Amino acid sequence: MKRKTLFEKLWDRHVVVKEEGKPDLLYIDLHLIHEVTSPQAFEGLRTKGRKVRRPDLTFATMDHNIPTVNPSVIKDETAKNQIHALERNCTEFGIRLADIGSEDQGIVHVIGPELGLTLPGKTIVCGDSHTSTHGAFGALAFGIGTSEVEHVMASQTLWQQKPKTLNIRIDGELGDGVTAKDVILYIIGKHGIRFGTGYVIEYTGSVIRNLSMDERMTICNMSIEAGARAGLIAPDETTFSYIKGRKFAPKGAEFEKAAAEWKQFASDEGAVYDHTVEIKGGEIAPMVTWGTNPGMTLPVDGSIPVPESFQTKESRREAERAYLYMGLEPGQTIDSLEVQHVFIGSCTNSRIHDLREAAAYVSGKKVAPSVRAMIVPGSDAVKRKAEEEGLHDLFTAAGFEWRHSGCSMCLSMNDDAVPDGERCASTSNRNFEGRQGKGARTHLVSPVMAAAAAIHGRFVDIRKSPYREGDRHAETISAP
Ligand SMILES: CC(C)[C@H](C(=O)O)[C@@H](O)C(=O)O
Ligand code: SF4
Repeated sequence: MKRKTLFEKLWDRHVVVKEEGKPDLLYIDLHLIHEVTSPQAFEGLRTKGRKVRRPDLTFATMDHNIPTVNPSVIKDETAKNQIHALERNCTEFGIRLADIGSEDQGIVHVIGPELGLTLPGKTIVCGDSHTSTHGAFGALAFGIGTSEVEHVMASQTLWQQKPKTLNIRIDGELGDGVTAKDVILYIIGKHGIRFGTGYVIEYTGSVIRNLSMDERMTICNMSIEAGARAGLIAPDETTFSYIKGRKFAPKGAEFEKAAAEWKQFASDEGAVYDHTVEIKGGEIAPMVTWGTNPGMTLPVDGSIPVPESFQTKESRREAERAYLYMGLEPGQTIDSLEVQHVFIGSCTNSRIHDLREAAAYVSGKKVAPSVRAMIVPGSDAVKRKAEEEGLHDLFTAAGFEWRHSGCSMCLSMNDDAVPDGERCASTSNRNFEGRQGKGARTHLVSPVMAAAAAIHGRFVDIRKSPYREGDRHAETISAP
């Protein structure tokens, strides 16, 4: 029998129609919805007199627009319209909604896994590019456009061109202070933002196997920033113990049966990928992006590249534009850069593991007076858990703002933005021009690097600034 990769197994299980020279029609097991990309799709159904075919396989939340100081006071008109439209649409079409104030509310890519909706072996789509996050569970998960959202609502299927497979194997061990975020920034920095185009990436190797689910999600989340269609990690015991007991996950004997099946999804020994790259964990340092795409990345002890170091005319032009936008001089060291804002949040890094990592550094310290720093938990459940552990007290005592969950400053579609020309250390996934506000200068980092920037008012090499008390790290690895 042909040896198959994880991707091939998932794909083959979901093909409904296959015709030579055409995309395949895939069955979709879970459709996640948020307020920004769903209104037109619902409108389309309404005008054609159609229903949502499987409301039971559809789940909605509010995240992009919601204010994080007081979620029920929405000032912006567009935000208000989108939020109210989602409420009306979910009622009309019979879809479950984690509304403002609901204990299940949060960023769509944080709540799916947390509620046990995201499970190994599923096909998962959402009108959102960071749907790749869910691939950390061994689910085939990718973002779709608004017209595709309507297609999935109406038919529970989707036409898809079959992507190629890319294996990124990360062996060895990560150094102290190096996190999952640094791994993915390093990959994109080394191979570029178009590297994954046309591929689904499977992350393998000992580094990946040793990561918690929260960390694996950080890596799969940013697969799209490497240009890939999706990211995948084979499900294992770490995956199963994360899922066990979650709200919508199978229970009791059903769970055991499901887990036995999930185990079979791992790539077969000797299965062939279209392309493979190998990375050693030990090469990776804490990373900081310096430019205006996630590939413009440096180790924290690096300095802004000089124009002559770029190989092509185009990359040199891009760099020159980035120096201007980011207010940087070639040769300047990363640790000389002062930040005015620190944002710890987004679907990349707003889960409990991330907050614990940041808290371990912040404990007993104070945010620099020149910095405005905020923590935005990825979901109401993460917020409750952090409060139960006293992390909010620790953060607020240090001078951080403690917010309600939402996308927040990741994309400034709400009240949270970085002012023109100011610099922000951000744990999010995109550093494009204007992403965090008009003229805002974003540097992508890990939660602990962001925490250190908040305390020092500039980027510091956390390897030289020890932060972990006792076995705190060990404890974070095992908890859900
Ligand atoms: C608003 C939404 C369509 C968008 C996406 O698709 O990713 C957003 O979540 C983002 O991160 O830019
Ligand atoms: S947190 Fe940021 S990246 Fe994630 S879904 Fe929201 S806006 Fe998109």
